[in-house]
Amino acid sequence: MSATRVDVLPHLKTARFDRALSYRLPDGMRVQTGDIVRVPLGPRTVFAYVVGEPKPAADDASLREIAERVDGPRAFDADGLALARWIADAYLCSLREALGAVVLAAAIPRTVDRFVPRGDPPEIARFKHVPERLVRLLWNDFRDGVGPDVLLRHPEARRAGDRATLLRALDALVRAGVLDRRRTVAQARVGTATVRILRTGAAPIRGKKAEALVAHVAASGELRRSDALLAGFSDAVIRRVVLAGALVEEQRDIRRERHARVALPPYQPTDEQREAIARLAGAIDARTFSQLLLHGVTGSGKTFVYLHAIARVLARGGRAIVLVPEIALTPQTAARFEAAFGDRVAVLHSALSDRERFDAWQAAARGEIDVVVGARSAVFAPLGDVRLIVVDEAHESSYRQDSTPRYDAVAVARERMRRANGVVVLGSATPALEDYARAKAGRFPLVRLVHRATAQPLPAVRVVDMGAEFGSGNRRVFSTALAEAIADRIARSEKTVLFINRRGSARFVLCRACGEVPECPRCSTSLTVHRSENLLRCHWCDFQRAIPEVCASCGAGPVREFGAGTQRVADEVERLFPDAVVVRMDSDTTTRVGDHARLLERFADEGDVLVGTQMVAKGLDFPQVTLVGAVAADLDLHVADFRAAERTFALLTQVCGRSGRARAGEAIVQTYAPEHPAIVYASKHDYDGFAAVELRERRALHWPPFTKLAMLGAIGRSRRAVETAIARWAAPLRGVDGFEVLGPAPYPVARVNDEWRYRIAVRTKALERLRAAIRADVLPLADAVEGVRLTVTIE
Ligand SMILES: Nc1ncnc2c1ncn2[C@@H]1O[C@H](COP(=O)(O)OP(=O)(O)OP(=O)(O)O)[C@@H](O)[C@H]1O
Ligand SMILES: [Zn+2]
Repeated sequence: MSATRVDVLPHLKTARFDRALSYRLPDGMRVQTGDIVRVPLGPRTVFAYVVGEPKPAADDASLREIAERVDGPRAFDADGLALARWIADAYLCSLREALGAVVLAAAIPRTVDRFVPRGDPPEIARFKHVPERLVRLLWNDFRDGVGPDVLLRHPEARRAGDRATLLRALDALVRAGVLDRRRTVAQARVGTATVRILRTGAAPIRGKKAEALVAHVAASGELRRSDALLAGFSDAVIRRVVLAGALVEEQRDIRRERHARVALPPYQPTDEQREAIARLAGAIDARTFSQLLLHGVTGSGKTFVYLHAIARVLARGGRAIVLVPEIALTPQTAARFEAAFGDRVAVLHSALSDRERFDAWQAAARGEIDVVVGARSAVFAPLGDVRLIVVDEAHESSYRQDSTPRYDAVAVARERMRRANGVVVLGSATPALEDYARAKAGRFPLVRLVHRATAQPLPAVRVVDMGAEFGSGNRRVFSTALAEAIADRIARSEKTVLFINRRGSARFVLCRACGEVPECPRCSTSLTVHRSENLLRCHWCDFQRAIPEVCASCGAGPVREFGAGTQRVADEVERLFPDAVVVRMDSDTTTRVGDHARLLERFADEGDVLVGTQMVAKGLDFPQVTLVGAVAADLDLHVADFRAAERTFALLTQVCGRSGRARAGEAIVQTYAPEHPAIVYASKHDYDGFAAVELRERRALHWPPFTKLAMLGAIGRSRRAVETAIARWAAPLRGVDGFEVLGPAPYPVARVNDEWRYRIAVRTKALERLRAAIRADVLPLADAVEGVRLTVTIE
């Protein structure tokens, strides 16, 4: 007798259970990789992913049968599974955790309970612990049944008792046979890809926001609801206007024409762009794996090069993925791809609901989409025949996920194209030094755009020594030079961008009498001042309290504020230039979807000065900006991280690059470290110069790219337990030939949210051997420790 065997991975909460199990496929059932099934496991039935195609096998009486195949689209395809396996291997996590990155939450079915009353309400006296309110609620309001979520949140139920009481009562009713508990599988539905469209309606509407929304929709004929959100209109406003009938909302299937026209921007490529486009075309046509580093200065028109490369892939019948650091931050970039590829592109931005995202995902799997643009996770988009992955701003740290699975989307892109014989393009004005060093060493081609695409040169940069400024009596946020330059721009109706990589108004307060600095009770860090809310806030856990009038420790007063943040800078501009329109953009002013776009639009329309954190450093392309000021350029230069200088250089280069894109502009960099290479070379737009100095230093100090690096972290509530654990986990790696263990040491912020954090770094030239050692000797130790988590980060 022969049977058909299927390997499945049970979908259990305990990540430690990570073995694929074999089951027998019942006659007549068909499954494929990525399908979701239910299988018996011990006494239970659980969900499981199919992780391999069915294969014939000798009959084995011990094989249990798959109970059912859950209807719905597969959660992943063979490519997705292969990438997950690669991630599990490369980043030392379980396959189940790796699949967590590949599979959309909406694809995972759940069982849901439904409580359905039977017949008439029971005699309440029969039950000791069943509140009468609950019985009344069930039998009056929920005759057709209710899920526990809805029921437990119902105000009437909450009045009847707390969660535990209610659950116990429900149990009692079920046991007595008066209430049915029906368990059903809530599965992911196959949806046609739909969008919600807004059109203008007949009814009039009043109100500034509502009128603006109607005008916005009218201007474009019709508008996707998600685009309206992205444009800064709130959900509430949209709903109100639709309800009033001033707009009509309808759901529409996206019928995609696979061969819809491609509309590239009308301008001619520059000579450099033409050369770059030809290099990419050659790589694409070769149909073998390759990667290219596109190093183009700010404003050199990298996007235009990407568009041409994608058009070529589409013309040859292939597909492409574009990764961007964060869609909300780059509305301009996403819009350029939509303008070029129309319905053939799906932009997976944060304004989509889970449902819409899932629909787009499925449309991609059905072959109805040719280009996916999105953040990190778009690298897993289930598109067939992907021949090109573009990574825009490839040096950005947001491509690395900092929760499990701790993967690097750039590395995943590389692996995906290696498997598919495709091309990876890493675009940046400030390439990651690792990539640059490898390209320089001839490992892959380096394509350069050294001029801006428009006629303007890169802006002249002035470095202002704030130490000298302070010495000569100016203790203000702005140097004389910067204050004068801002005044000059305001007078000429040109625009200024001011960058400071801290939010809030002051970095901390200090008591002049006793030197006390208020700290977060849950984290080992000082509290940041937010004057406009009159609060001290922790930027790690969001703890907050009022700003003290007098020192809490010695009672003297008043306390003094030190250091500046975005809010302080904006206040200072308003103080100096009361008539200027100041727009502040940081994570405090952009808590909702669409806030970015709204603030940027305001700045473009009527703003004089845009003040912001690193959010304003990237991608912005505003012709009227002719001055950029980096208010405190060295703020992050001295943090304990070997990439600190590289990051500062990159941020300064990017932010200065916002200036003078359409007419002559300049940048002013304020710093206490005017001699530091990161600042000197950024002010000269000299990437190669910086890279040479920094790489020499990295080589001398044995940092990447000259070694490989793994970080092991221990996190838990008890400091003693964390210290003991990290020492124990470091032990098997210490003294091993070829591994250099640094630490253990506390993280720069040693305690966050009441948890202590210690780490070691391991440097090696033999990463594969280090992975094997961690897997064999450290992970099992970590499994045995309660109350301390291990995190593994492979650089
Ligand atoms: N060949 C061209 N002719 C005219 N304008 C162009 C050309 N190529 C690009 N541009 C324009 O130049 C500007 C800068 O292009 P883009 O934003 O793509 O630059 P970038 O290299 O991505 O810059 P950054 O790194 O600063 O984001 C855009 O406004 C774009 O429309
Ligand atoms: Zn805190």
